Amino acid sequence: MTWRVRREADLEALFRHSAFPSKISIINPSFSVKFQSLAAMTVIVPEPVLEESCNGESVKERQIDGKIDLSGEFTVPDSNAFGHSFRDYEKESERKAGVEEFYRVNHINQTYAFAKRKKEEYGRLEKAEMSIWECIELLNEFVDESDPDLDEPQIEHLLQSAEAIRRDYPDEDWLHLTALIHDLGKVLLHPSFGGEPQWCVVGDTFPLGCAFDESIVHHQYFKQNPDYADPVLSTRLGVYTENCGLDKVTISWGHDEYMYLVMKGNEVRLPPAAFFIVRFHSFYALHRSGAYQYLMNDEDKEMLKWLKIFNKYDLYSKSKVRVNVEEVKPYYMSLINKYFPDKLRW
Ligand SMILES: O[C@H]1[C@H](O)[C@@H](O)[C@H](O)[C@@H](O)[C@H]1O
Ligand SMILES: [Fe+2]
Ligand SMILES: [Fe+2]
Repeated sequence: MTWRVRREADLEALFRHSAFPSKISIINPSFSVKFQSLAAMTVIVPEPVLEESCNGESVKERQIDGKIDLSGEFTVPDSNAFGHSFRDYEKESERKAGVEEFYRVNHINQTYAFAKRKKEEYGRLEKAEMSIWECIELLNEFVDESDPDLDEPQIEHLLQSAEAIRRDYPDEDWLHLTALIHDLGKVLLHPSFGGEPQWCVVGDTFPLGCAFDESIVHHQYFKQNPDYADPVLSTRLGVYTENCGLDKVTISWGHDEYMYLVMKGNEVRLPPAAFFIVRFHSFYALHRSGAYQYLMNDEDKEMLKWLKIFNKYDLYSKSKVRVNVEEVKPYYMSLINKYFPDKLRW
């Protein structure tokens, strides 16, 4: 497998956007001397994707309230590992049909009553007792069926996003760890958790108890959701009040809310922004489309800034480039020990 790069500028961009530049090397080192020293390293060769260019937009929003001054630069790639733009749910691809079927089933079955019931059931944290790393290893076998951009096991995605954010925000260790753990709730798929079906574990999330916003992926399938025609649940505010705060909102059930409950129910020393990121990272209608602002309070608006930063790394670090787990494990273990108890109730 080879990244086909024609111009030196593209190679440069590849280095910049890769979470693991030290693992990239050049098969045919006909580029400038600048890169020749790297030619001795291992060749990473994901599927041919990068043909013409990978000129992406640079991430500039690196200051929050002027508190952090960050160096480094993350370049958003033009295309995902399949050569398509990210989050393109209409584009014909090997993943399209499966992803659409996922959302059809998800949208029909995620109701207000269902999500409240699941939250109640899993919120008791009676399913397992294990460490963060044990949980990470359980995700080795799962591929997310809702994701048009990635078909790698989830452990790869966790490490890819954590390593990418670590490069650009070297001093924010809590953010590296947040990336590492943000999708651990997908452990609900594991047989020891009852092997929940994908439709109630992964995919974008959205509020229940009020109208479904049209910006939600494959919105058309909500027509078959019982809440769609409900006289209260189908209104703009539904069961909520203006600016009540997202904490009061019942969000569709899945890995985000579950991992948030696990963090809340154990002695986790991460900052509030980490909890917010984990809980709402799949809520694209909010953080990408700007919908449902009327449910947010002032604190949510502050936290949203962090979520938007995080999202770039969560989404655009998805690639075929594998991380060497053993190499990075000691660093992440030190963070786990700093912020989490040895064993957690799940
Ligand atoms: O398909 C993906 C995947 O399930 C992610 O974990 C989730 O956070 C995204 O929102 C979703 O679109
Ligand atoms: Fe996720
Ligand atoms: Fe993710």
